[in-house]
Amino acid sequence: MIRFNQVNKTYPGGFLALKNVSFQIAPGEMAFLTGHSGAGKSTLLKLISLMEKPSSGTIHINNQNLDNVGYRQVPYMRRHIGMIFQNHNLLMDRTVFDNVALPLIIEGYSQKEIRRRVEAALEKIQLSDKQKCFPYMLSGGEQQRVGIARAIVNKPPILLADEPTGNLDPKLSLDIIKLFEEFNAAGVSVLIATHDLGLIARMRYRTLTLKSGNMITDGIVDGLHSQTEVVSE
Ligand SMILES: Nc1ncnc2c1ncn2[C@@H]1O[C@H](COP(=O)(O)OP(=O)(O)OP(=O)(O)O)[C@@H](O)[C@H]1O
Repeated sequence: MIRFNQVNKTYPGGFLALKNVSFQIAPGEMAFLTGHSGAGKSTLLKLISLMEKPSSGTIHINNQNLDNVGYRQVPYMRRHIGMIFQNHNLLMDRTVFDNVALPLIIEGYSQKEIRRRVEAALEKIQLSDKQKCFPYMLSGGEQQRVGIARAIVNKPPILLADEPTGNLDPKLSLDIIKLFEEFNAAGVSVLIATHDLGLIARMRYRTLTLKSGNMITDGIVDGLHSQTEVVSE
């Protein structure tokens, strides 16, 4: 589903943000991605969502080598990937309904289908009663859930989240992760980048750890130890 093989990413200016990174996420798997600020977490997610290109190495998404994806195919590939951001990137002058509808409008769905799908997505995040509200009328946790509804409204098989619980208290963070677990139980592959080691330890999912662009461990975080060290090929 997601496969990195010896991927390097150098940004213009020469900064090496990812170094020889290899890993796989299986279809239907849920995993965390962690590491210090600047370790390369967002860069890794941007490579999966085709917002950046690797400098060397290969990336496969759904068995498609991204090297062979021309820029015209990028929007098609992105339809398979839901992306959630820490600051949720909602349009503040549009209602909750319109924000969630956005990906479907871009894809040219009919009005009837848009209403059906948006209502289903809002029900899933338990915000059906707020569909006419503007984002500023919602709490931080509610805004984050709207961002999640927008990411899943076109039912992508892959969900990527970049610090989705960054501004939320522990209880709300757990609610958001539980929502991801529900999507995962329905077969969606989920990769969540986070600094929140407490959350990771509580959840006991596979965790990929980056340090200065190197993938240093890959495994279940269980208290202080027990991750597998990644041995470079
Ligand atoms: N567009 C860019 N041009 C140049 N350097 C960049 C660019 N984007 C990121 N970097 C650098 O690459 C490194 C990795 O950045 P990245 O955003 O992937 O880290 P991160 O682990 O997500 O950090 P944080 O947790 O603080 O968001 C950083 O040193 C950053 O300065």
